[in-house]
Amino acid sequence: MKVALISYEVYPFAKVGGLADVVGALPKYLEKLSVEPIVIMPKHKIVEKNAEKFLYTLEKVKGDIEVPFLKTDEKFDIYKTTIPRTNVPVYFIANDYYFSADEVYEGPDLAEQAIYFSAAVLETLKVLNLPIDVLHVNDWQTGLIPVYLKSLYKDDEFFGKIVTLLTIHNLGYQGIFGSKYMEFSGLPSYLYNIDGIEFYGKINFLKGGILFSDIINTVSPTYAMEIQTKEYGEKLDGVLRLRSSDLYGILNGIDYDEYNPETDRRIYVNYSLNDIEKKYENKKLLQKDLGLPVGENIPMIGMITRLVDQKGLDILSEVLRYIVNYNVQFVILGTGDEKYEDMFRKMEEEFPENISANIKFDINLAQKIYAASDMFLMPSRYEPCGLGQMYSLRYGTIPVVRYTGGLADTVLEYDEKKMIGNGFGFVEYGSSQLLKAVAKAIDFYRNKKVHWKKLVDNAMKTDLSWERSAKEYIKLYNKAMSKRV
Ligand SMILES: Nc1ncnc2c1ncn2[C@@H]1O[C@H](COP(=O)(O)OP(=O)(O)O[C@H]2O[C@H](CO)[C@@H](O)[C@H](O)[C@H]2O)[C@@H](O)[C@H]1O
Repeated sequence: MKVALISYEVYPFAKVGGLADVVGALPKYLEKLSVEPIVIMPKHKIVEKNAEKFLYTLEKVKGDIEVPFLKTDEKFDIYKTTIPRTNVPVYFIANDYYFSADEVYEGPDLAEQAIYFSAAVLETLKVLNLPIDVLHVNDWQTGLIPVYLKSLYKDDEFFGKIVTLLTIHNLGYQGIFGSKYMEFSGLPSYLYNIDGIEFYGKINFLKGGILFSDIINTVSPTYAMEIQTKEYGEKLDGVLRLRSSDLYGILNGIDYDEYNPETDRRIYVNYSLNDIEKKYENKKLLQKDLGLPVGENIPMIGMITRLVDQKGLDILSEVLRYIVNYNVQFVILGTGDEKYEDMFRKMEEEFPENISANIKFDINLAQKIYAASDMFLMPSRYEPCGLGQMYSLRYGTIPVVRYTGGLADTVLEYDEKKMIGNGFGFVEYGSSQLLKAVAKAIDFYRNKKVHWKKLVDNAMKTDLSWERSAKEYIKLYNKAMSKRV
């Protein structure tokens, strides 16, 4: 089975959030299960910069390719490499006008960029003559690909048998742009209506993907249910209910090679369950590096996230000062909305001994925080899957979460009597509920050492491997292929 995974972000070439991790890891595990995956992504500026750091080389395989249908003369080149330590080919769509901004989601026009990329992906398959069974597209940036396939390309023999799977990593980002882009896209005007890609007088790229893909999935079973409700549906719940018989939830895995406390070179001291005391060496070294008071027994709460409303930062801001009153250290790493960046900077000024605000994107520091912290906070308003809680479990760091989406599917409230469970959490979204859950975790850490040890043990033994998820994806690919006419 030949599968092309299409994404705007793929680790290690370009990463903004969890999407990159997923599309970087899944093909590796598909390959082990005898699927033949390829990956296609834009050649963002950062892709060249990362080549040295992650030791890959980019080879130009074809140049000056035109994109039919689109209202543009911009041509693109194709570059190629492989995902490090695999044989998975990665093709890059290169165009200086569209993909030369410093950041992935910057540039002259995000809508045009995504349309251009989508159409260029189909041309790439064709000009390189890559026979594909399944096109696995991800998030809004690629949502128009199934629309192109089922409209402009529907009589093209090359694409005759290709089926599509859309993975929704985050329904909060849909790619909604003005109707003027209909013209640029070259898509037939009959698609601009309520049963097509029109959405309240605009175009919605993700809606296109939802309606035109053969199968759809989101990144956890709970989120797959939630998004069909008004509360979580972001105005697409109706469309999702329409497709509910083709809508699945598959929990992401994590890359056990990249995220392994026994071998991770980005952390200070490697450790495993058998020498867990070395984990606390990581804490002391991080405290020193961040200029916090050094002490093995000071509870450290970590948080690594994009600083956006989704992540529960409004309720956290209401209670952060009460949390630090418990004499804990709170270490945040993140970038995003200015109001949250400022809020954390100010809190750090006010509580320099308790709060370390690291407002930047830093993959190495992220690993150090996963390894050093005792607890990891994710009070998300909604969370399609969430990777942070999974990485922290793997590093023996106890997640404190709001039970929603994938957080509800991966974190189980610790049960003192049965000694099962791997974390703590709360259900109703609110600051007092959050504070209560954090206080409970701190109490266990300080006063119930035997249970804490068991928690760490349970956390590190939680099965979060990609093998399980990759097998589920293969089932979906087969389901999609059974829909071939
Ligand atoms: N400043 C920073 N420096 C270094 N690393 C940083 C960082 N900020 C974030 N990260 C890293 O980015 C990743 C974030 O992944 P998440 O899954 O937690 O959230 P995200 O909302 O981006 O992903 C979306 O897609 C994923 C993938 O499907 C879903 O799990 C999730 O629920 C959905 O919202 C983690 O690897 C984290 O360590």
